[in-house]
Amino acid sequence: MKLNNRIGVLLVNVGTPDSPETPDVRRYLKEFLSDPRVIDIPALARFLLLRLIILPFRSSKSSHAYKTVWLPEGSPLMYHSSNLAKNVSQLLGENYLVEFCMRYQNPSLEKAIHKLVENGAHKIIVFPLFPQYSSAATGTVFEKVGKIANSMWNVPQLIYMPPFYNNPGFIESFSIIYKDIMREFKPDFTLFSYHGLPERHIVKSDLSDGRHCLQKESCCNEICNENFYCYRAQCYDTTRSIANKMQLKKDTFVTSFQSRLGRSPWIKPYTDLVLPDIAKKGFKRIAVMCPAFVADCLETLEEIQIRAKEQWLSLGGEDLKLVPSLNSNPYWSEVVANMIKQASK
Ligand SMILES: C=CC1=C(C)c2cc3[nH]c(cc4nc(cc5[nH]c(cc1n2)c(C)c5CCC(=O)O)C(CCC(=O)O)=C4C)c(C)c3C=C
Ligand SMILES: [Fe+2]
Ligand SMILES: [Fe+2]
Repeated sequence: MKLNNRIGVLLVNVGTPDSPETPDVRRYLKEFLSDPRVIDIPALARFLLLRLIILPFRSSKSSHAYKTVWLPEGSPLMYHSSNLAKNVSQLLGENYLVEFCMRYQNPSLEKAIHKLVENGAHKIIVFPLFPQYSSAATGTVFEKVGKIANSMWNVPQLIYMPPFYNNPGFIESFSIIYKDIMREFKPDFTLFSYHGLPERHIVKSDLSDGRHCLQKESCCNEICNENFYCYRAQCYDTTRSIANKMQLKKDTFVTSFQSRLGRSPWIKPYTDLVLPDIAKKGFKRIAVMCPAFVADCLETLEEIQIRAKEQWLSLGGEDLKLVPSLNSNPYWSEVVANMIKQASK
């Protein structure tokens, strides 16, 4: 009898609401922000913050934002990520079983793992679609997969993909898309805007007991032993690699961080505070690339393409263009398929 030994692949993104309507957005935010790796404060404080402040106020505000970017096919994050999964599945062929799922809401991570196992995958490659490591994104996916596996009698072999912030194929993919923008849009400045994180998270990731990260101006200038898990240092590394590849001139690009939530300090500089500085220097046509996201989503389409653009125009800028994310770009799909093949050897 021939053994069924197909390799399972779990492509995981953060999560998105089932619809842009307030009750669905509220359910999504509730699950997302109840995660102690996302809001890392004592459980009672998190519960109260969520129930009394965040959910009542943010659900309808975010619902409105989602409605401005929602596609006929659904959430942009879902649409692009599932198209990527289809491409990757085709490229990998029949020896692999590919499932796409979300850490929060649907398609459920738990159901995806069970589906892979039921279809005969004894080895599963867990691939969080986050280029840079953070406990709030990568860490929580690994934790959830571990919990699901722990509850199984027959535990499949699990292979966790590492962050790919400096993977040459990832860098090349963004460069290819950026080159297309350059040709038509001709930016005079490029902003690399990443999802933010509370500064506290960065300090907790410091491997030198708080002596390195955010202790000096240059802490994120290179990857070293102390900042191996530092999300901010990995973001700066991604910027350097893409800027290098694109031969961007020294003073024509900068890194910043968007999507702040709450009042505690988040990693700096903040995107909305950097834009006025760039405008003051006389730049007019700005391209914004968001390499913390491999798929366009609320944070790129609404926060950058709509809101940052409005801000830029009000600052006297001529135009702002969002560099589309990798989505299901054919080159990027091949890069992902090759990373998976490499990991399954
Ligand atoms: C790059 C990976 C991400 C990290 C790290 C991350 C951390 C993080 N996020 C929040 C709060 C929110 N994020 C929201 C949306 C959102 N976040 C990511 C990715 C990361 N988040 C993505 C891809 C998206 C888009 C989802 C979509 O449906 O398009 C939201 C919801 C939207 C809103 O109300 O603004 C919140 C809230 C925190 C607090 C955090 C780390 C502490
Ligand atoms: Fe987020
Ligand atoms: Fe750092």
